[in-house]
Amino acid sequence: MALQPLPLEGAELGFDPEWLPAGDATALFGELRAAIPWEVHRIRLFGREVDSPRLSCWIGDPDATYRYSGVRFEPRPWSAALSDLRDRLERELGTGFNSVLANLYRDGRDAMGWHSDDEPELGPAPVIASVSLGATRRFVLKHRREPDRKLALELPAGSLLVMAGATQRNYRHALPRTARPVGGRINLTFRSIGRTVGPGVL
Ligand SMILES: O=C(O)CCC(=O)C(=O)O
Ligand SMILES: [Fe+2]
Repeated sequence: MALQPLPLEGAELGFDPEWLPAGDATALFGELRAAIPWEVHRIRLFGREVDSPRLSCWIGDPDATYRYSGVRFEPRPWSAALSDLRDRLERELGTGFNSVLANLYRDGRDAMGWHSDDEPELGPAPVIASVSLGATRRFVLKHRREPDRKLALELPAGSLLVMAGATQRNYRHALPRTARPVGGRINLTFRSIGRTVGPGVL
């Protein structure tokens, strides 16, 4: 199936629920769950540092250092499987990616709170390619100023969601907790990190 546009005013979204064949998605989930050096990232929440409610790993080219929720990450090197995924995404989307944030949601208690991927090093209109594996979870977007503009989307194993254009500028997104019994889920967000432009850097 091809990437289908999702209608949401002021956002630019493309979705393919079956980007990876089911067998490939299952195999990749098992491989990444075992092989990625998962760690608990510390995030800043209301001015305090706390453990994030999920496991994460930042992977990328050596120069792709990244600040996320106020914390700096040096990237781990690409594995063959992740590098192959990156190559396919770059070919199909016609844009470059130098890093990927992998997140492991062990069960329904693991989640990601409301945020935008709008750090300056991502640039003003980042293309973010999000590949989901494992359990289906609900992903939600809401406009920063217009409460009626929102979207909820189930992200099944093997799906690809692309966020581009003004999506990060206009919208926040989240992966809410769920009381339903769900298994593990891995999400990979491929990104392109530039050099931070600002005081003290150039
Ligand atoms: O797990 C997801 O689907 C969302 C992940 C996300 O928003 C992020 O990594 O910035
Ligand atoms: Fe995000």
